[in-house]
Amino acid sequence: MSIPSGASMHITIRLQFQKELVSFGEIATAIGKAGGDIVGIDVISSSKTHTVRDITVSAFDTKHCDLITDTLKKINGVKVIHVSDRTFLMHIGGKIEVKSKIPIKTRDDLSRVYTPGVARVCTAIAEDPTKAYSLTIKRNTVAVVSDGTAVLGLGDIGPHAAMPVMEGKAMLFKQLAGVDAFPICLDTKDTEEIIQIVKAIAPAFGGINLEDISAPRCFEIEERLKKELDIPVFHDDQHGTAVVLLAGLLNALKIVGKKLEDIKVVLTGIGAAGIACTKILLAAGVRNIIGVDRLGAIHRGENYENLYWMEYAQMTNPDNLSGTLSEVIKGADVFIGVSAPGILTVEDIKKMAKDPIVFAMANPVPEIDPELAEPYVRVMATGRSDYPNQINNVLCFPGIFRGALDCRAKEINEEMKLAAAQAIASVVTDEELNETYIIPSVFNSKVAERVREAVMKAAYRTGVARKEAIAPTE
Ligand SMILES: NC(=O)C1=CN([C@@H]2O[C@H](COP(=O)(O)OP(=O)(O)OC[C@H]3O[C@@H](n4cnc5c(N)ncnc54)[C@H](O)[C@@H]3O)[C@@H](O)[C@H]2O)C=CC1
Ligand SMILES: CC(=O)C(=O)O
Ligand SMILES: [Mg+2]
Repeated sequence: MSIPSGASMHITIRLQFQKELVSFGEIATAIGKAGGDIVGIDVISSSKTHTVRDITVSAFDTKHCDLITDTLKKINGVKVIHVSDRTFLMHIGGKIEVKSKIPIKTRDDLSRVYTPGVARVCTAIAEDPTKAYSLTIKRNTVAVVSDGTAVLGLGDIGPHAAMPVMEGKAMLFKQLAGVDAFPICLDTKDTEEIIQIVKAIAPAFGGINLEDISAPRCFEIEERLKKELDIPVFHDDQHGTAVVLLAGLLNALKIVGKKLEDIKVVLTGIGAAGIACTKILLAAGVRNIIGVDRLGAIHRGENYENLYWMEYAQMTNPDNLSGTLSEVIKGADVFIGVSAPGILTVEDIKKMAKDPIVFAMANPVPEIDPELAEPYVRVMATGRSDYPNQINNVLCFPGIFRGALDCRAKEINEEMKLAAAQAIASVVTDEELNETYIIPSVFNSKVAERVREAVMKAAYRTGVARKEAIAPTE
């Protein structure tokens, strides 16, 4: 399935055209007829006979880009010089770099930042390792660790291919919360090896953000690292997703006037994100959740090879329903998808209860094209940036780590996650709340700040903050 319509990619087509054979108007019409939308035009050069222009066109997907380009190539007098994809251009050479905070201009500077001066600083840390927080990058630095096995919804694409996502996460950490994050993609899928590597690199970091590591290995990796390290370890796909989902649901339920304890939720994809989303919803008071994976609804009485599903069956599905998604979705108030593209149909939505809430959160392609779903749902959300109501863990991980680092929390616990969810939901005021605005924008600067404050309060309250509180906390 390709990226759905409405979701655009932009290509810049550099073309030369012969003025006596073809006009720009004809070229623009041809692009329009092929379904492309011109979003920018730059004149690169012009002579009496020829013009070279860069035309930036928004298209649905790569096939659509090829169609537009082929249409142009067929026009007499037009030569397509090259086509560049703006997304790829943004990735050339990678997206992040390391910068020094102070310049090294003189030998004196050199002897302080490096040898011999640095030796005294090293010795001070050797004598008191907690000084690593004040004298190194540790207090502001997070490792974004992946093995490339569950990258977005693309699956096991390996550590090299995972890097653009991890670089993107690092950019978001920095821009949204001032956290310095390093992408670290490991060329191993061995659970024990990943645990040992992360433990070995931990001294440089104030926190570990695990990312896109497939279930069920991600559960053991996180649990072990949480036990064996004294810095916060947080699997973003589990907990970041769960936090933002709860924030979105709290607000969506206000719109439809339903309560957590009364709703029926059907959730697809009982992997990393799905299990964590289920747990946070249960902790928040939801009573009726039915999980659906490739084998249908997870229910008691089945002998699942996946032990996490055995446990899942015990804590969910009070009526012990079995069957396909289309069967169990009947009467559901909420659909949550953290699974795979296109698995929810309009017919399924029609079977849901009044005022359906659909959160199709698989990336990059959701469980249903939001434009198909829109006429039949009351509240629609996806994980994507190009539709309203973006339920994406990016609303959580920068602020939650900012808070954890600032109070030097030894872990990110359940109270801190719930506080983060409420903080995110609170950014949308009752006056602002509506069907297309249940969750604040990623660019809303209040989000990270509010999450930070709420998380710090919860950390002090639950005794996991190790830095003495400067201001009084609740
Ligand atoms: N919007 C957001 O913030 C986030 C979205 N996601 C998305 O959720 C999806 C799952 O991510 P993870 O939980 O990390 O992966 P995962 O690999 O741990 O779990 C995916 C689960 O979906 C199931 N699944 C696959 N195809 C299915 C189908 N046709 N029907 C039912 N179940 C199916 C798999 O069997 C697996 O249990 C991905 O598309 C990812 O991009 C994940 C994290 C955050
Ligand atoms: C958003 C995210 O972390 C994912 O789709 O995997
Ligand atoms: Mg992820």
